[in-house]
Parts: sequence; C-alpha cells; structure tokens
Amino acid sequence: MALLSDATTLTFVSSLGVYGIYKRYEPAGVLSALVLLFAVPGYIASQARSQFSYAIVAYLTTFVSFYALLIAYTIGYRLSPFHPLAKYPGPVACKVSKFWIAYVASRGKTHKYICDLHNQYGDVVRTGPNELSFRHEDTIMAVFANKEVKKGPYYDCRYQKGVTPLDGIKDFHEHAGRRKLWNRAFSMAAAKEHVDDLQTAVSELLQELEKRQGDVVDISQWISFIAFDFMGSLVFGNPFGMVKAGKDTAGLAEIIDTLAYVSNVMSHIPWVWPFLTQIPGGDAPLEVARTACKNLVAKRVKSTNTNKRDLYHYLLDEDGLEPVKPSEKQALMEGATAISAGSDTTATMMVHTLFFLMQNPDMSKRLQSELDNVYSAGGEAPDYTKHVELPYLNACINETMRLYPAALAALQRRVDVGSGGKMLGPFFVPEGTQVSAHLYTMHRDPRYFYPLPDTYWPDRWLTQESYILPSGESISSSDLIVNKTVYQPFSYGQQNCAGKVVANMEMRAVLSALLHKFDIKPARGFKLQEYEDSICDVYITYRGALPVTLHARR
Ligand code: HEM
Repeated sequence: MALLSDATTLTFVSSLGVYGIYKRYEPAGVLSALVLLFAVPGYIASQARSQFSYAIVAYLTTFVSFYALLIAYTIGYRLSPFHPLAKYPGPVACKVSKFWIAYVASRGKTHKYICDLHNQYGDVVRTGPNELSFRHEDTIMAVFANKEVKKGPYYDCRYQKGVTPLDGIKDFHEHAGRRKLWNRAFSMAAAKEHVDDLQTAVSELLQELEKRQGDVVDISQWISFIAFDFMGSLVFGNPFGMVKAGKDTAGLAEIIDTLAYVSNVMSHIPWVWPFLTQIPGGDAPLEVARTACKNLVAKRVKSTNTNKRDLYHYLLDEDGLEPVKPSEKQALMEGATAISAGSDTTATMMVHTLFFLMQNPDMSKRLQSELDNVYSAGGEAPDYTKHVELPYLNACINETMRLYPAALAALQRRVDVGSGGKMLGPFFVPEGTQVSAHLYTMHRDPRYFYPLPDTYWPDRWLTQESYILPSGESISSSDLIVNKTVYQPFSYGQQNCAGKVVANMEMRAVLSALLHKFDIKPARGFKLQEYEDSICDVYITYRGALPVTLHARR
C-alpha cells in the first residue's frame, strides 16, 4: 500500500515536474519527448510493478494516469484566471489546444472561422492557448514592423535539413542579409528586364486560348500555366513550357497544393513535425515537393546560360557583389519558396479577378473600354510598365486583393520572450504570445472599407468627388472610407512580399491582354458561386476550377 501510494505520489509529482519543464522551456524534439514522456512514467511503472498482478497493468495504469494528469494541468492552467491571456475572449477549444485550429485549418476555411470569431468576440480574440488575433488598424504596424515581434513558431516547419529559407528566417539581421539578394532580383529595374519574357508568355497564352474559342476551358488552370511559365523564366531563366503544352508539364500545381495544405496544418502544431518525420513516409508529400524544387534548382545551378539575370543569378551572387559567396545549399532550399510564393499567389489573384468580373459584366465592359483606349488599333498592348496608370484595371485588382488577399493565413508573429510584453495597438500582449493582424478580416471591416465592405466594388479605389453605388444610389467622397494602412495584401515591414513589383506587373499585363482580346463568360451550366465556395485557406489560397468560354472581341 505504501509502495502504491509512493508510486501515486511519484506520478503526481513527476507529471507536475514534466509539465513545468514543458511550460517553462518548451523543449521540442524527439529525444526530450522520449526522456520526459516515456522514460519518466516508465521508471515509475517499474517501481509500482510489484503492486500489480501483471506488468502490463502496472505500465498501463501509470502511463494513463501520468498523461491524464499532464493533460489536466495543461487544460486547467490554460482555462484558469492565472493564464496571462485569461482576460482575452475566445472559444474554449482555441484556449485549450492548438490542435483545434489545426483541425480548422485541415478543413480549409480558417480565414472565415477567424473572421467569424472577430464578429462574435470583437477586435481581439484568443485563437490559441498562447495566441491572439487582432482586427484593429493600429495593430498592423505594431505587429509587422516591430523589431521585438518576430515570425512565430508557425514558420518552424520551413526549417529543413539545417537550412531556413528566406520566408522562415526569424532573426531580422539574418533576414536582411538574405533578403538583400532577393530585393536585387525583384527591384523595378530587374522587373523591367523580364518584360520580354512576360510579353512572350502573354502572346503564347492568347494564341493558345484563341485556338480554343467556343470550347469550355478551365481558365483557372490556364492562368496557372502562364504564372508558372513566367516564374520559370524569372527564377530559373527558362519557362516551363506549360502554356504551349496546354498542361502542367512539371506537375507543379499539385505539388504546391499538397505542400501548402500539409505545411499549413502542421505549422499550427510544429512540435508534432519532428515526430512525424521519424515515421517512414511521414513527410512524403513534402519530400516530393522538396525533391522537385531541388531538381529544378540543381538544373539551373549547373546551367551554363549564366547571362540570364534570373533569381538564381542574384541568389548565387553571380555578379560577385557580396564579400562572402552566399550558400548554395541555402539557395537550393529556396526553390520551393520562389515557385510557390511567386506563381500560385499571382495566378490566384488573376483568376479571382476574372471571377468577380464575370459576376459583374458591367464592370468587365467598363474595364474593356478603358483598355480599348490604350491598346493600339492593331491590338498592341501599351508598355507593361505603364499599366500602372490604368485606374480601373488597378481598382479591379486592388478590390480582388482586398476581399481575398492571396496569403489568406494569419501571418503569425510572436512577442519576444524576454521583452516583458508589448503594447500592440491598444492591447497589452505578454511576452511569448503569438499574434496576428488578420488581414482578411480587416479588409472586410466597415470601419476601414465603407460602404459595402463585403461587396466587390472597384470604384472605391478611384479618386472622385462622388460615387455611384451598384444600387444606383450616389454618395459623396466624404462618405467613403478606404483605409490604406489596413490594406496590406502584400503584408508590411521588412518581411513583406519580396515579389510585389513583379506580381503587379504580371497581373496587370495578363488581365489586360485577356480582357482586351476576349469576352469571357462562365461555361454554360456552371454556377459561379461554386468557384467562390472552392476557395480554401492553405496559408496561400487553394482554388477550384473556373470553366469559361472565350470569344475574340474583334
Ligand atoms: C499577387 C501576388 C502576391 C501576393 C498577394 C503576395 C503576398 C505575400 C505576402 C502577404 C507575404 C508575407 C507572407 C508572410 O509573412 O508569411 C509574401 C511574402 C513573400 N513573397 Fe509574395 N505575394 C505575391 C507574389 C509574389 C511573387 C510574384 C513573388 C516572387 C517570387 C513573391 C515572393 C515572396 C517572397 C520571397 C516572400 C517572403 C519574403 C520574406 O520573408 O522576406 N510573392 N508575399
């Protein structure tokens, strides 16, 4: 009896100790888990063995009690008034465990879930045991441009085999050193060097679609083809040839979708990742993606075509501008970042825009007449760098990125441990808390975009004295709210989008060429709402098919 009560006491004390270690030091990794979660209860069970008729019963009883206590301490503390985030509202499931939000993420609708939580709880919501989401304009700069608020554990899964690609680097100094190379590749001057590649890709797309006039085509796929082709030129010096082939020759779309889905779910529970990778095949989907990207990069690195100033020209510092040659291993690992960040995002924004314009044929006509004024009589496009001067085109693109920013995820950051906590906008946030300023939600907030915050209405981006609403009602500019601090589809601060200039140039060029050349209508029998329903938050955006028919306008 004494022995049993000793074992019981030991179970209580050791589970509390292990809980304390996890809470204080957050040890990640398989070894610490083996020691703390297996060796400790295993030792206690071996001590209690003589009190049970069967060894299995001793082990089962001890392990179950040990884990039950660990779970009880964890949940008890997270729901208690002693937790540093106790005063912030949120659903119990979110407060208890990040497994809940990982589950929500696996369903693909996290963007809507968090938006609904803000509508229910207000401008700050506890979305995880140690996580807050904000819907307040003053949190944008506080979260994204704050040296004591770095990328959070959501980005830990980016780390692979000793290397962290650009988008996973947390330390600002290290990030700045790496980002410098990317900035050279995507400056306005560098973007201009890719105008010919873009022009070739656009002409090929128009030619291929012209051949398919009257047929049903999935414009979502075709836009992916051109986005991948252009990114192939920009990143690796050569297009993938998808537009000409009329198919995803490298299978990249599927690879990126799988990569984004798996890593988005895992990123909410990054500590599970090291365990999963120990199971044979546990990281198979990511390994496929990594290998495909590494092969593409390896081919480029070996290529003798070094005259091409593609991304790898800059990442490998072929101009010799850096005092120390950048790491080839690092560059190799950044292939996936370049392809997924550069193609899928831009493609999605273009397809969404076509979707909205098909939903609003009057807007489509209005954009076409703006384009007719600037295209030559022979159908030649204006200089791509001048597309920035087309107000309605840009208004349409801005409006798409307002309603559906390409990176739908929460863009998690974390208040530095040791900082003593920070005021982020009006909220005090204890150190070690993960935070996000939820752009999808803020972009639809009537305090920041008014009127019709949930409606596609590009006019709001035009500078006018008065505006006609879709209902026909007229409002004056003083009744309009467009909050440009809140509008951040490319994020904000040092870790904002590296490819913003190129992305804008590409979206303007492709959309204007398509809409100038074709009337685009939804395929007969296809309900446009199905497309909007297909949109999923996988950190970037997963989107379904958008079947259309095209007819040349002249
Ligand atoms: C409309 C198209 C695009 C949108 C809306 C977009 C949006 C974003 C956003 C919101 C981020 C921040 C992500 C985070 O904090 O987790 C980001 C990062 C990034 N984007 Fe884009 N992006 C677009 C196109 C591109 C293109 C064409 C490239 C070129 C390859 C690119 C390269 C990158 C890179 C490298 C990063 C990581 C930057 C860093 O961590 O320093 N993006 N993008």
